[in-house]
Amino acid sequence: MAAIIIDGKEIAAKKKVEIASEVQKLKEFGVTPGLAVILVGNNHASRTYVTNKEKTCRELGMHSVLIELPEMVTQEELLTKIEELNGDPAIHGILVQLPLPKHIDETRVIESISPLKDVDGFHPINIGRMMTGQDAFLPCTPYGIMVLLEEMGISVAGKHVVVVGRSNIVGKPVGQLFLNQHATVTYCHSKTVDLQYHTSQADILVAAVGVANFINADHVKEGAVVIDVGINRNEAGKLCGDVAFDEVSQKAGYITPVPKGVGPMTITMLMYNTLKSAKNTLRF
Ligand SMILES: NC(=O)C1=CN([C@@H]2O[C@H](COP(=O)(O)OP(=O)(O)OC[C@H]3O[C@@H](n4cnc5c(N)ncnc54)[C@H](OP(=O)(O)O)[C@@H]3O)[C@@H](O)[C@H]2O)C=CC1
Ligand SMILES: Nc1nc(=O)c2c([nH]1)NC[C@@H]1CN(c3ccc(C(=O)N[C@@H](CCC(=O)O)C(=O)O)cc3)C=[N+]21
Repeated sequence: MAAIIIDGKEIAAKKKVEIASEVQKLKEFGVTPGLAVILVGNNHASRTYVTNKEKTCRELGMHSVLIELPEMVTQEELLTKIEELNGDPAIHGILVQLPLPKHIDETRVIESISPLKDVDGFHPINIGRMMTGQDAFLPCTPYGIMVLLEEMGISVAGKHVVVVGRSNIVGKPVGQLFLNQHATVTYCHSKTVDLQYHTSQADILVAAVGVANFINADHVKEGAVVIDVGINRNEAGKLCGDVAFDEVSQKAGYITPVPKGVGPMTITMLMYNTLKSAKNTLRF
């Protein structure tokens, strides 16, 4: 049986309508949600995402600022810019596009962003709050995945979730969000012995590896929910995920495609977090 395709683009569009309407309401109170994106250097892939973020901000009636810094910018200059944005009342969200050039300490940069404006959810304060189940800015890709499942009516409690990948931005936090929703979670990574043994037990399998066609039909249990986070280019230069879509979609129960799966949700949840941050300013 062919899998049901989870249409991330359509679900993102639905969420964006809700966000746009909240943005309008907030504007009546004199607050326009504002997002600042900092792009260091001239990485082509990064530029595509950044352009998408700006376009979405405009679509939703939000204020957006793009700060482009040269590849050779010093860490001090970058930290000074972040400090300025931390104090700017028109800016509710700050995103520093990762990865950063090698000479810049990524941890220092992330920790310099005010946790109140950390709409990526990468600051240790937000990560800690997420882990302890408190209100926090949730990281956009993991959060987007949870929203996709919720919108599809796929329950999580008691399910065995296997996450392949343990990065700080995707793998680790997505497992934590599943745990918060009462799943049983297994993490796999490059040192995992017998990956297939683990993945083939998953009710919900999340692939966040960064290798095209890494997960094939033999890795997947019949009827499983397969979430493909990967954004890769194949030999032909075509955008593809970590999952061999054609064969896995014959075996899975549900599957996210690439493009139009998890990616559009990442940007949507970034807008959601920026809106949330702007709303928070009205409470103080
Ligand atoms: N759709 C979206 O919105 C987003 C997509 N992405 C995409 O998701 C993918 C993953 O991104 P990210 O998490 O940042 O990547 P990282 O490179 O930071 O992490 C990759 C993870 O995969 C693991 N891994 C690598 N090789 C193997 C292997 N042979 N077997 C098992 N595990 C392995 C690594 O293990 P170890 O820790 O042991 O090295 C690591 O934990 C990329 O394609 C990226 O472009 C990322 C962010 C958002
Ligand atoms: N601080 C920071 N925060 C991030 O959230 C962040 C980052 N750095 N660095 C890079 C990764 C990657 N990422 C994506 C966002 C949207 C799509 C997306 O919209 N993808 C479309 C296709 C886009 C295309 O055509 O290239 C889709 O999958 O349909 C993909 C990837 C956010 N990231």
